Amino acid sequence: MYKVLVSDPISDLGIQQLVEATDVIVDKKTGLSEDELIAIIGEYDALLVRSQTRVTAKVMEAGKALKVVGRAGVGVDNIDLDAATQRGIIVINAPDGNTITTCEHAFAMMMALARHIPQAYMKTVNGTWDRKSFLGVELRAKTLGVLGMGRIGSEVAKRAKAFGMTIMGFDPFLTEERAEKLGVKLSTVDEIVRGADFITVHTPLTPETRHMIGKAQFSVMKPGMRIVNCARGGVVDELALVEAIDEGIVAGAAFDVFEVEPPAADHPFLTHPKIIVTPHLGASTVEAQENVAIDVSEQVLHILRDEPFVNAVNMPPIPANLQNTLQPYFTLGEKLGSFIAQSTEGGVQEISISYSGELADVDTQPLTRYIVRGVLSHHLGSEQVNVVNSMHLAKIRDVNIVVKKSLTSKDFTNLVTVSLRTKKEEHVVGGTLLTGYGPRIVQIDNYPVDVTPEGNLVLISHTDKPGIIGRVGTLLGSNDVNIATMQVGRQLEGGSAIMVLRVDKGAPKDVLDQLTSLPELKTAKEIILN
Ligand SMILES: NC(=O)c1ccc[n+]([C@@H]2O[C@H](COP(=O)([O-])OP(=O)(O)OC[C@H]3O[C@@H](n4cnc5c(N)ncnc54)[C@H](O)[C@@H]3O)[C@@H](O)[C@H]2O)c1
Ligand SMILES: O=C(O)[C@H](O)COP(=O)(O)O
Repeated sequence: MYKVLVSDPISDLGIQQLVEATDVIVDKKTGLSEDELIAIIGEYDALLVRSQTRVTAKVMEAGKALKVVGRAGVGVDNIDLDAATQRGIIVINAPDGNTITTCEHAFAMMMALARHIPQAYMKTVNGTWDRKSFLGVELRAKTLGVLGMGRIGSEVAKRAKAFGMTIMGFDPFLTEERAEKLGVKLSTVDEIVRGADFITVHTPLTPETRHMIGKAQFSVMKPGMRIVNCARGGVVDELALVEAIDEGIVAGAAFDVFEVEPPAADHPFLTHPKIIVTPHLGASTVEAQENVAIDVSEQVLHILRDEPFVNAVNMPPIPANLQNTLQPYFTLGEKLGSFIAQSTEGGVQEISISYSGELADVDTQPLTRYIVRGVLSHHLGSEQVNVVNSMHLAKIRDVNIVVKKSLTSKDFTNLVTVSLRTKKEEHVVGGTLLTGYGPRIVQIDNYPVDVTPEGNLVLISHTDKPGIIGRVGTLLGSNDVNIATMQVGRQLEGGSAIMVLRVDKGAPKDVLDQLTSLPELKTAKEIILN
């Protein structure tokens, strides 16, 4: 049974598939302090959070069984990603589920700002019928600057067009073509801050975006401009903003997010008449909360069940167009890694991977992680190593990873070879996917073979002499080890050769020792590929 802890308020409907899964137990415990979380996290395989729970390095350390932290939302600033990566804990988010909701909130804030709705409401409900103080402005024919044209920024731009606004956009990844398609004028940050009547920010908070709108930017803005932040506190310098409003440069601001949340009681935004605020409500709709909870629950289930998953934040994403190409190679890659680790003696120094054929043309980094996982699992234990931390574990152990690519592959459409150099020796294994047959090991050192990489194998190196196959068969048979399949590879008649046997159950150590004492037989190793 997998145990999942939900530690923030997450939609019940959204996590229904987790609750109903027969192999999962879900506990809901919200509002825990760090110490309270540390005290209980050890019994859980997965943790589901929004932005309140701080998933610190200490929490991860206490989460001995933790495989995945699922964020029902976009931002993962409350999760220590480095600590997760080092511990092999997968962090996933739900990047798409709250896009429209947050875009609509940004728009609601912009309109509330333009028409003083919160201030007018307060006055009206407090008994004052004041129609003079709240003269607003139209959005029509105004210029909107969008900083960050990702999912939310792009949706905001689309809606702004319907309001008759001119849109200027900046994003390091925004191309001329995409800007044109969205009806956005591709601009620099400087052009936007000088030219916009409204600015809305939709970037993550990074060292680069921290205070990207600060004193210097406010000083060149159009007097009377307005600014909205429904992204992350800190993208706009809060104190510089208050100054810019008080100096008459900025006419008003609408903020859903703060540099520190919740803000201190004396935060200047909370009493400023020209600043309207909401308590980080951007993603808070029924629809978005269901969407993100469904998305994250689905992926958490996949991860717990060791199935392919998407939206990992602490490992490079696999582009959608490569999923189908790479996915079938992951199992093969891991098995090749495991095979070579089990067949090569000594401390690992270098893993050299070569991709030949069509595979050489795609980003094979995810596959490399699986291969390295296969190698390291043999030495460090499969519980310790996964695709999130395999490269990190190799690095901190000074294992050199070399990747080579060649677009040509002589005998196969694709060939993956993994060579392992240890202090003692070096061996190579090569594999491919045969259409209609599945994964195959097709090369062991310099010998061509055809072996299905699964089950219990015995790898024997010997001299190619008549009678050797019979002697191996007899010896195994007399020790009650049944041979299911056998492959022999040699280069020259009478020269060095290898034998790969699939046996129904493992060959005990004393049987392997007896094999190596046979004349002409050099080594015999058991290789288990589950
Ligand atoms: N208020 C809320 O409740 C709420 C809800 C959802 C998302 N968010 C936040 O909104 C932000 C945007 O979310 P998204 O889903 O659109 O993310 P996204 O990743 O799709 O878009 C972010 C964009 O910012 C761009 N960017 C990065 N650095 C930049 C820079 N220096 N200048 C300009 N652009 C830059 C990126 O290239 C990317 O395209 C995130 O910070 C997210 O956490 C807030
Ligand atoms: O990053 C996000 O998805 C938003 O900031 C929403 O955060 P929340 O789930 O805590 O509302």
